[in-house]
Parts: sequence; structure tokens; C-alpha cells
Amino acid sequence: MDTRVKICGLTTSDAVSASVEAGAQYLGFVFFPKSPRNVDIATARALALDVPMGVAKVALVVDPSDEALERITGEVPIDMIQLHGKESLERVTEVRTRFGLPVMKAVGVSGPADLQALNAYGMVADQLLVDAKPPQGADLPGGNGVSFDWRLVSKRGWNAPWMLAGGLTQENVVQAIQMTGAKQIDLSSGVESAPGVKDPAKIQAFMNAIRAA
Ligand SMILES: O=C(O)c1ccccc1N[C@@H]1O[C@H](COP(=O)(O)O)[C@@H](O)[C@H]1O
Repeated sequence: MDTRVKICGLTTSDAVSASVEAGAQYLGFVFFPKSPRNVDIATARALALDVPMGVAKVALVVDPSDEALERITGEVPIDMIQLHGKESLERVTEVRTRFGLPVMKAVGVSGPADLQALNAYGMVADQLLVDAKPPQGADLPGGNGVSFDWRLVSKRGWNAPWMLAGGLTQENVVQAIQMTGAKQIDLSSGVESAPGVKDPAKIQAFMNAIRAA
């Protein structure tokens, strides 16, 4: 299966190496203090400098200010900004223009009404991240290890390339790809041994599951 994978929430060089060696095409660094996967700028910079050419480094941010984005993009050699908050269509356009980097906009899906947002953001973002909505009362807008009803996005396309996210694991990823037709997937907690702790064996097993499909 020729699926591109983003492994998100990397905090150590071991996790970066395991993801690169297993064949991930995108690596995500989380800049969100409430997350167990949060990294400071110095750590992210050191990790990103070791990523080989051809593997995209993604900065995940949640309703960021321009100042926060200036600090991140000024010090960390990133290739893409992932907006994972309540950013408006206008804000997506503004961030793309101001920072000169591709923007991936995350959209939470729990029912058919959410597909409108994907249509709209697909017109302004470079990529879409189609994720589950966070459970009621969750501290995090993503990274909660929950899936949504994949039939909602079965064989759908939008104006921008998209990644499927939300509760993906080595056990369910093949079915998720078969049901949705996703060509790109994104995951975080499904390859962890504890919140924020990536497990190299789970990363390899996840990639093996996709390749064997
Ligand atoms: O992972 C986080 O801590 C996080 C924090 C804030 C916003 C988004 C976050 N994660 C994103 O959510 C997807 C799905 O996560 P999971 O596989 O369900 O655990 C993850 O890949 C990140 O893009």
C-alpha cells in the first residue's frame, strides 16, 4: 500500500530515528503546553536539524499568535505548519501568506455537518487533516486516541490533499485506509507506550502493518 505517514508528537531523538527508519514521510512536533507531547523550541530545533532531507518536519500549533509562529519558524527548520485549533478561513490564509510555508488545517469530524468545513478549508489550506472531534471535556483538541465514523469520509476528496487521523493503530489502520481511501495518515497515541512516550517497536509494527496490506 503506497500510503504516506505522519508520526506526530515526537520529543526525543530515538523517536525521530525510529520514525525515519520505519519510513515515515512527515514528522510532527507539538507546540502546545497542555500536551504531554509538547516540545520547547530548543528541543524541536535540535530534533529537526537531525531529520534527513525528504522527510517533512511539521510544527503543530493551536490558535497561535504571530509572535509564537515567528519564534518557531525563526528557530526551527520546519517545512509545514499544522493549525489544530479554531483558526478561521481568513487566519489560515494569513498564516500561509505571512510565513511562506504550506499550511495543513485540522478539521474535527463527528457527523455529516462537519463535511462543509472540509469543503471550505480545502479552498484555502495546502492540506487538510481530517481528525476526530475531541471527546467532551478533553484537554486537548487532538491526540486523544479516538476515531470517528470513517464512513463519513469514505472515498471522499476535497480541493486539497488530506490525511486521515484519530485513534489510528496497527490494528485498525488497514481497515481505515480501505474504508476511506486515504492516501495519507497521521497518528500519535497509537504508537506510544504511555502518553507522550513513543515506542519504537510500535512505530515499526505500524509501518509494517501498512506495507503488508
Ligand atoms: O498529540 C497531541 O498532543 C495534540 C495536541 C494538540 C492538538 C493536536 C494533537 N495531536 C494531533 O492529533 C492527531 C491524532 O492523534 P491520535 O493518533 O488520535 O492520538 C495527531 O496525529 C496530531 O496531529
